[in-house]
Amino acid sequence: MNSTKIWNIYHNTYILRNYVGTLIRKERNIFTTPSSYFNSSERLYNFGFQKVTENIKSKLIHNLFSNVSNKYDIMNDLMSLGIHRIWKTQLVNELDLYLKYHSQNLHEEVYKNEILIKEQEVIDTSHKYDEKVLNEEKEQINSIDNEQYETNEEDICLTMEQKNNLNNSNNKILDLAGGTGDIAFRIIEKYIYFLKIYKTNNTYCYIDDIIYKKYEQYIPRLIVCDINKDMMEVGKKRAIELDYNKYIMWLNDSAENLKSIKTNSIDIVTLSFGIRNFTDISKALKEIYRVLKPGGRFLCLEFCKPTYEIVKPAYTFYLNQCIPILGMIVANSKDSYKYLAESIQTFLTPEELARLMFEHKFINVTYTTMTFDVVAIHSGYKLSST
Ligand SMILES: COc1cc(O)cc(C/C=C(\C)CC/C=C(\C)CC/C=C(\C)CC/C=C(\C)CC/C=C(\C)CC/C=C(\C)CC/C=C(\C)CC/C=C(\C)CC/C=C(\C)CCC=C(C)C)c1O
Ligand SMILES: C[S@@+](CC[C@H](N)C(=O)[O-])C[C@H]1O[C@@H](n2cnc3c(N)ncnc32)[C@H](O)[C@@H]1O
Repeated sequence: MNSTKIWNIYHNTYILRNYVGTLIRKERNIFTTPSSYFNSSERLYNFGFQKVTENIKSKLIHNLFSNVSNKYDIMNDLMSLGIHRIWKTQLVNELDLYLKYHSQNLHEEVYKNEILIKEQEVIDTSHKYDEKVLNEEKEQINSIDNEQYETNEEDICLTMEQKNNLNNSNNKILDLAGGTGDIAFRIIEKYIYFLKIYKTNNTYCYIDDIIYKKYEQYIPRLIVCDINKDMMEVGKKRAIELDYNKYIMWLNDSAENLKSIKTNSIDIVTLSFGIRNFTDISKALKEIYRVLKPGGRFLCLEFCKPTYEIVKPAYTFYLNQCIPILGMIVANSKDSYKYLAESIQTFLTPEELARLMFEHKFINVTYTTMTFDVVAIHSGYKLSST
């Protein structure tokens, strides 16, 4: 058989091969979109390596996270060997100043109203954030002055007006695409830490658990917003176990349309591993900007396109070959993790995301990359009220 004959056979079977090929692809990939869904005039969005319409992308993303919600947390630990925890803690560290300021305000408000707190000098440990340190200090204080620590609950009384003032505190944090609550829990943990150990007249004071209970009701609630109820259900269960649910308002909305959140009402918006999954990033950035108060801050943690030449081949191999298999074994969803790997590789570079934020009116836009540029934390502020 000469080469012309071979070429003719190959050419004549093109439609058949294409059909079979597409069939196989459709069978294997639950996210493959039937061509009938496409309307050529509609804008297409990246869904991993595929292009889909706005409607389809948001449905696929929704189903994907519903499928993996129960295994989401364990998968993150396995895929990153726990490193995602460090990235998230790093994001929340950015809020230290804000949380310290607001916990201090809360103290002053309560203190002003003569709620009795026994002050004790303790060593300056404000830079440490560690449960062990907290416990050591607790013991230290208790051993120095156990009697002084007896508190009279009757002493703690605020007028209704004062209570309202505290409840309407202008401290508002929104964790967008909050999923199973990882960021929210870290923020709460830190806020409690700053509330329990705080500085007054150059001394460090410690609040014991009985008095802390009185503060609890004044701690502003953090808003966790996600488009997916299944992810938030997992989060709620975790929050109840940690006794953090009282600090959280769960909001089932899309970041692209934050209809229940008032304009100029939020101090801080955090967004961790969410923006890559948004259908229309521009719409979401506009909404984030709208809900932020003037002076408010947007913090975004997200993967970067792998760039480091030394680690790129290994990392790309790990993303494309290992992660989908891990997803199949642990979460019974190879496709969800194939999407994760592909979406990381098709997402914006940190420069592109910074520019996009800038184009959406954010000022002082900066970013920091971590772990060989695998992820970046972007930060930007809203300056004016328009
Ligand atoms: C559906 O959408 C989603 C679903 C979800 O469940 C979650 C998310 C959001 C995702 C997360 C919050 C976290 C997801 C985590 C990752 C995608 C992994 C991130 C990657 C790293 C932390 C590794 C960073 C290290 C480098 C870039 C260095 C070079 C690359 C490697 C060392 C990997 C090399 C791997 C191979 C050659 C494959 C064979 C090796 C194995 C199978 C061993 C197991 C390997 C690991 C578990 C990878 C982690 C490796 C390390 C932590 C070693 C780190 C080493 C150094 C830093 C030097 C979502 O959207
Ligand atoms: C990878 S998870 C991140 C969860 C959590 N922030 C974390 O860091 O672990 C992405 C989350 O984004 C949510 N999501 C996707 N599109 C969204 C949208 N348009 N609005 C709000 N949440 C969205 C998903 O439901 C999912 O819970």
